[in-house]
Amino acid sequence: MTAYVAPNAKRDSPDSALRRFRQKVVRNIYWGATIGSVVLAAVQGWIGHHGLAGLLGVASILFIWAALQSRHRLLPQKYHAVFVIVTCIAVNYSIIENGIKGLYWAYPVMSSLFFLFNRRLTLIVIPVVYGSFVVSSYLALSFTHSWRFAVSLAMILVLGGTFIVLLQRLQKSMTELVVTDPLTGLYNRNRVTQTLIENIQQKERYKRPASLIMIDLDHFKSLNDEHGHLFGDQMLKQTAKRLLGAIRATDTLFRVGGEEFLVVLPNTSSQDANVAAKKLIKVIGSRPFEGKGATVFITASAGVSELQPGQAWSQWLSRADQALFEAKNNGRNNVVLQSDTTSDAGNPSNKDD
Ligand SMILES: Nc1nc2c(ncn2[C@@H]2O[C@H](COP(=O)(O)OP(=O)(O)OP(=O)(O)O)[C@@H](O)[C@H]2O)c(=O)[nH]1
Repeated sequence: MTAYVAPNAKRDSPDSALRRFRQKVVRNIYWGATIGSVVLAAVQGWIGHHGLAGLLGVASILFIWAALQSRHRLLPQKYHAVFVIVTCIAVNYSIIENGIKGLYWAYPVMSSLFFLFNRRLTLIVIPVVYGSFVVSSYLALSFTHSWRFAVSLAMILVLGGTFIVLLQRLQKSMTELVVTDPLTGLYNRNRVTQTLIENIQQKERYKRPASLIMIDLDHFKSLNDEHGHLFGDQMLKQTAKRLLGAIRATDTLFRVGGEEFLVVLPNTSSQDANVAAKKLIKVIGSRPFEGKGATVFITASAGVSELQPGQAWSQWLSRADQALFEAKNNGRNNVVLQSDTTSDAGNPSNKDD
């Protein structure tokens, strides 16, 4: 049995890593926009375009605010809408005022749009902004310049869009890899925190119970020692299959350690989870496992805990771990239901087998 050392929730969830990545990209876009708009405001003021200089000055203050805010959180999309409106007006104004020189600013503005919005909004915002730039260039420049601008900007959009779609696919498959156990194909420990937090939120909002079952195969070390590690791997795969076949579609099964599995049961009281745990223990222990060269019987122990009001995910998990520890101490091949009155284990490391 592995002791559950509560991982750092910040590092633990791939979703939060992705969020931090987006937050950093957005922050850098705003710092880049700040530098660009401050320099341009100075230049426009110098050459006497005071209207544009003033607009850029106001924009730089907004961008600094957004960049500072993005240090702590991912700004809501409505703030980015302000960025789009301000930069769009500034670029269109610049094209009309400065002619061909104004076109240069269209490229960085268009490129940044890929990172600020969700897919649906991006598909709306980009054509609108692109259309406005093309119309301005058509009004301010000769056709020979404006069609070249329209085509080159469209090429940037196609290349940028392709890059973003591929990056999202890569992100998705990397996330899958990070949260998947390669041996059994089950979710691994990296996905546990997110699922527990979701269940806690469900309980707080809808007052629905939720329970955990922590399962650990008994004497797995001896099995490995006797039949070899590859045989042990086969047993783990078969165990995962049996457990998956015995849980509800709404339950989630994780492999959280070497021979340790966790089931998260939404909408399930401790009594019902206790019944489910007994069934799972039976599903493992009642039939022999057939591996290469040997047929063996394997038993398992389980600890059950129901989520208590105000409980943190790590405490909830620790209680299931504690119950499992008791099941092991009771002689294995049994289920222990963590009673609500037992004090929370503040330090999970004392429950290592
Ligand atoms: N085959 C295989 N074995 C693993 C894997 N991960 C961990 N193990 C083994 O699982 C065994 C766990 O041993 P222990 O923690 O002592 O637990 P146990 O022998 O099951 O004893 P109890 O849990 O107290 O019943 C160790 O021998 C590990 O090497 C794996 O991916 N494949």
